[in-house]
Amino acid sequence: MTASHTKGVNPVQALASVQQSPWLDFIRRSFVEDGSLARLVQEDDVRGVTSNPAIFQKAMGEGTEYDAQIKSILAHEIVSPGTLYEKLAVQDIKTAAHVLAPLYKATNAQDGFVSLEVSPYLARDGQGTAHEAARLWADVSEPNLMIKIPATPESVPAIRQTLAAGINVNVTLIFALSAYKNVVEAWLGGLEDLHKQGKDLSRVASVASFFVSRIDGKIDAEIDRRIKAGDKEADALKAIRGKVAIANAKLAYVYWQDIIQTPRWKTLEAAGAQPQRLLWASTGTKDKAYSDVLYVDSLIGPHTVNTVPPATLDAFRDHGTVSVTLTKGVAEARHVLAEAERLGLNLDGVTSTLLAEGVTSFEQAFDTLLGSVAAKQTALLGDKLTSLKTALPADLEAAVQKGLENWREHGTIRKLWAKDAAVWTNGPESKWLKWLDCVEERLSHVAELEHFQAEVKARGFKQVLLMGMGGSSLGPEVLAETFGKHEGFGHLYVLDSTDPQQVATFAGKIDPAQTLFIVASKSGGTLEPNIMLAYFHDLAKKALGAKAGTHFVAITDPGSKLEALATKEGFWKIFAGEPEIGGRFSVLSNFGLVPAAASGVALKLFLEDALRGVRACDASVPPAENPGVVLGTLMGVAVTQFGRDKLTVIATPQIAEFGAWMEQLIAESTGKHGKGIIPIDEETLGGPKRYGTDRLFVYLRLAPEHRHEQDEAIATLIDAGQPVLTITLHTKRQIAQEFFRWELATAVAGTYLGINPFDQPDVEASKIETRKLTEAYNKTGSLPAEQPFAEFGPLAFFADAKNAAALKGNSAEAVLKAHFDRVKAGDYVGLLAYIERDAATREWIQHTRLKIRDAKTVATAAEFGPRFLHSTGQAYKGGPDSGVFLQITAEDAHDLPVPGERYSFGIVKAAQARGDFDVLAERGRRALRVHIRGSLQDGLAALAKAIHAAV
Ligand SMILES: O=C(CO)[C@@H](O)[C@H](O)[C@H](O)[C@H](O)COP(=O)(O)O
Ligand SMILES: O=C[C@H](O)COP(=O)(O)O
Repeated sequence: MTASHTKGVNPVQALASVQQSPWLDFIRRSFVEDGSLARLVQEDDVRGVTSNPAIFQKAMGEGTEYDAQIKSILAHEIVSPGTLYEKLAVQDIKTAAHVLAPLYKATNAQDGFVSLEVSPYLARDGQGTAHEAARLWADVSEPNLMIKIPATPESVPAIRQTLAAGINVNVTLIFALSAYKNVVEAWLGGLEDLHKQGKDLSRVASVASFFVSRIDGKIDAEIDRRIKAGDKEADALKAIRGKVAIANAKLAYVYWQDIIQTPRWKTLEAAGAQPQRLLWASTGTKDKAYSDVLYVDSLIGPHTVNTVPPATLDAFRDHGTVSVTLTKGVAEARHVLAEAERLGLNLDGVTSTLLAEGVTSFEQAFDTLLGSVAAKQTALLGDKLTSLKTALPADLEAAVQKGLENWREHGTIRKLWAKDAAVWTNGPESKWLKWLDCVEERLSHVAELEHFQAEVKARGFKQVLLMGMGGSSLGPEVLAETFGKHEGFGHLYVLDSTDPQQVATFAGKIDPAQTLFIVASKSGGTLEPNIMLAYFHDLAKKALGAKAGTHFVAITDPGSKLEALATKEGFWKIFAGEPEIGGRFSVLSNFGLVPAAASGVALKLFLEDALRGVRACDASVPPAENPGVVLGTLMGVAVTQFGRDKLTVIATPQIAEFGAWMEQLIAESTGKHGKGIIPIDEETLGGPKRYGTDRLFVYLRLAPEHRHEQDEAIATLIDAGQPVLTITLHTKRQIAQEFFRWELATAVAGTYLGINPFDQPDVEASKIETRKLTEAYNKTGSLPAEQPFAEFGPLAFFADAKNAAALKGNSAEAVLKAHFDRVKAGDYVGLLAYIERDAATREWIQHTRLKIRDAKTVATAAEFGPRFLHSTGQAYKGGPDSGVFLQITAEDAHDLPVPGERYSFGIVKAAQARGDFDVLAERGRRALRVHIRGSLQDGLAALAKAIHAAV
């Protein structure tokens, strides 16, 4: 009998009489909430719902119907777009599950299911799939949920594992009979495992989703191509057009019928198990030449499901025919498949291509979906997020888009977050990636840091002095300069120098009896913090006696020498560094947070801002929407494809110190093996004529404090065709977000350069040279003698033989001219000054660099030693050979002893400058050292005059 002939029953309703369940291949919030789904269940006897990434992409990707829930989530939580999507999807699935619950109950757990698919990114990761299936099952927590798992070879074990955990499974993306057989095996195995555990089998349902129309889509296209090409088998090909998919499905059903006769199944059935039903998926007709109900009419049979899109459901309701067709024409089906084989249509090849394409297309749909969710989240968060706007020449823009698409296609952001070293050089990178997780980790321990903060406040310290270098000092310096002094806390001073004048100046700023001293050194073995500690510990002992240690805090990696010393000296606290975070990536770990706490920064708010940055750069955010990947791709593409390797940072003055931290991050991470990005910090903007074609400008704009003249100068550069990216911060505290964005971006840029961004091979080289010199001094009481190759008034010139030979001249101007004449387009000039860094010397170096820039139209770096040795020094030695360096040293007006050592601060600084120069020379760099004798002020004036004349 055909049920459709029953009076008052439409074809959809009539399917029940032949024991086929119509499910709906569609979901969206409004459709469930406005009662449409319930109506289909009640009126048409629709018995289930399926979803997939493409369906959710259509539902969430457009319109505003999810906005209310998104807003309410964002008001209380800081989430990634991936988590946000999942919360929305779980809500939809739960609501649909509630609509279907009465049916589930009425059919005794045979029908009334709603399916939710695991992330398509896990399609080739069995363990990840099993884990995600269990997680989603727990999150949705509805008995009539089915977890969809793709039938890739990698996921088949996860199907078994998930069923064995008592979870309903919809196995999706089945195209080939062979794949279906593996699925059946996994299903039986899973139920057997569950049975062995003595669990109830009756509530564990499963369907095997066999995809139909896509097979015809591929086979028919090949048939058409061959007919058009005049194939001699045209008639035979025509005869099976539009028949292969249905024939394939019919044989799958034959296999199912055989399986349910086997003793193996009978045992499970006797124990209460339900059969795994075949579900026909991909049953919307794609080829308009066929009936729009072809893949419903032709696939009707007992104990099956057909999940149809709304249009197909409407069509079937209107003119479908209910008749058991699956078991009819099986011989013909075999013939069709045999013909397909004889004609070389390669069904096996087609089905395996379809599986691969199916995975890829769900991945793409998921990328688009997550991109839309990320864009929506960004829009709704508004000023809570920093933003990035680019103005790029068309060719650079196109190359950046290509880079981003390449990242998307290869899922590289997920690999990066999974700490896969193959993203870089397949070296030790995986061991240096804890910075990816540390914000979340530190936030979960913020109470401990807040407790420390309260203790510091209660002790009423008047000053906080942090001693450290590079990664241990530049982050705290940004915090100190950006946030200033907080009420109730001491002023935070950051000392990162061996210059005796500078050390003395800092000693003069503090009262040792009322100061909290923080010594920060990851390795605990760095020369500078060790001698600064020796000096200030001595000072504190004089003021505080035996209890001096109680004014000291150490931040260092577990097991370091500094940790041992701090314990021995009775330091107040020792905070542990994280061994798997390198110094320049450590600002959002204890290295930044302890000084932040000690100086009164609102830690929770700061970390929450950082977390917003982390979430925005999450693995779930596709490259084009991912702020870290966009920035990193831009830097990577600009340097590797366009030679724009001078990353020039302009900033609103209130956040300008950020540049010094970023400079270390970029230079030390990328500048090696002759490649790299050269950061140019604090170089006052000039007009477009001042710049060559080697620049990429970054404008860090603090919106509430922005300077009109900077905006205008930037606009002029954009008009002149220079590439500019503008990053807008809405509050100072958002530097926390930028810390993370730049860390991720640097890691991304490293992939373009093909280097390990987490080592610093050339920093070590000058440390070794310095150590040799200080050890020699300790033995002999003097540094090895050296001779200037030229001397004019207060200026003595030193260089290695090769550089000296190129720099002959009978005046200071002439020597400097010879040196700067070596500068060519695309080079940069580095002024490396081993003198006190104060307002006057900063102004001097700034003025001098601009003179050189404007005369030579090249980028300039203005650095103070020894701090740059732990920062840009890596790129100057290991990066591209485009630097022309002028090292500036001077006699120290007053030296300072280092307690417990024969050498003084002045000797150490001199040894550092010489070690630095020796390595530059050894690397064949264009370098010259000028040493100022007598008054520093007079010497600098003479040098400025000579440089002005020389360029
Ligand atoms: O849940 C399932 C299958 O279990 C369905 O959502 C399945 O993914 C869909 O039927 C197919 O993706 C639709 O395929 P197509 O119409 O795009 O070829
Ligand atoms: O950037 C890191 C500096 O070289 C200092 O290293 P450290 O923290 O081990 O003392």
